[in-house]
Amino acid sequence: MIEFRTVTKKFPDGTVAVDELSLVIPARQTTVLVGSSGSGKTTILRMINRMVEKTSGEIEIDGEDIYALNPVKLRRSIGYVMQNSGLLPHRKVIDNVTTVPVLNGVKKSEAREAALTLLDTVGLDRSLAERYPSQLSGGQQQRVGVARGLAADPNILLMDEPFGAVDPIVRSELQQELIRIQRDLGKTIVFVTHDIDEAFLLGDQVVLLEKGGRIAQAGTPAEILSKPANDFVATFIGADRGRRALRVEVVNGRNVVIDEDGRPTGVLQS
Ligand SMILES: Nc1ncnc2c1ncn2[C@@H]1O[C@H](COP(=O)(O)OP(=O)(O)OP(=O)(O)O)[C@@H](O)[C@H]1O
Repeated sequence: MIEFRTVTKKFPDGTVAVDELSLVIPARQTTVLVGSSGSGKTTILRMINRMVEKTSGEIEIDGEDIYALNPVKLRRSIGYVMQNSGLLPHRKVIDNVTTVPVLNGVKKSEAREAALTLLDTVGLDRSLAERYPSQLSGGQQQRVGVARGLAADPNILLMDEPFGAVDPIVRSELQQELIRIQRDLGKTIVFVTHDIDEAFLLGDQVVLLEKGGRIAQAGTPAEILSKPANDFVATFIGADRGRRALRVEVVNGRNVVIDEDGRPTGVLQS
């Protein structure tokens, strides 16, 4: 479990990116931070592994103050996946994946074997291991990024818009892959996106943020959909424009679900 208690981040130029955030991120679930540009999502994410230092407040992981831990060890114990994969261009795929475990003291041969298994996990052919990142498609690079994030077998995986730069079809594949991986591995995932559909698809908990990292609403997708906390949330999820307003029509004695455009999309089972 990760807990923020009245955490503020003020940058040296005076920008208050996060203003007294209190948030509990449960273990072994996916929490999605969603909000428009500049709402503080990345800053919140990076405070968890101390890539960004908090200004005040407390951040704990499993009850332990992260400022009592060695920052380098902390960072290496938490997986991090970013947009555009962040792979080192001059190192082969396999070496990108093994970097952190090797830094952590794992023998190179063992790290390589584990990395090949991780390529399987993220749905990449092992033959790609000897390529350089530029010799991969954008989607493949993101998969390597996920493998690298998982390489040190971290309990926590931070993902910052990891699928933001790929086309919609590949994005959908990567989302499904992440759902499958999470079902198998049960990591504590903190995922940043500005796409509410992605948030509802992936999140056990969805945290909708306004400027200054202020929580507009936090809850399960079902809770947010059924009861948007305010106009901001209703607008963000599109409820004010009639989006997600499904209705039921009885046809031949069955309850047929009709979407917002009037198209039948399925049949209710109960
Ligand atoms: N190093 C910095 N110095 C000053 N201000 C910063 C710095 N980094 C971020 N900010 C500001 O803090 C606020 C929050 O930024 P942050 O990157 O966390 O937002 P975000 O929600 O992740 O946005 P995006 O979706 O565009 O990535 C913004 O106003 C941003 O301009």
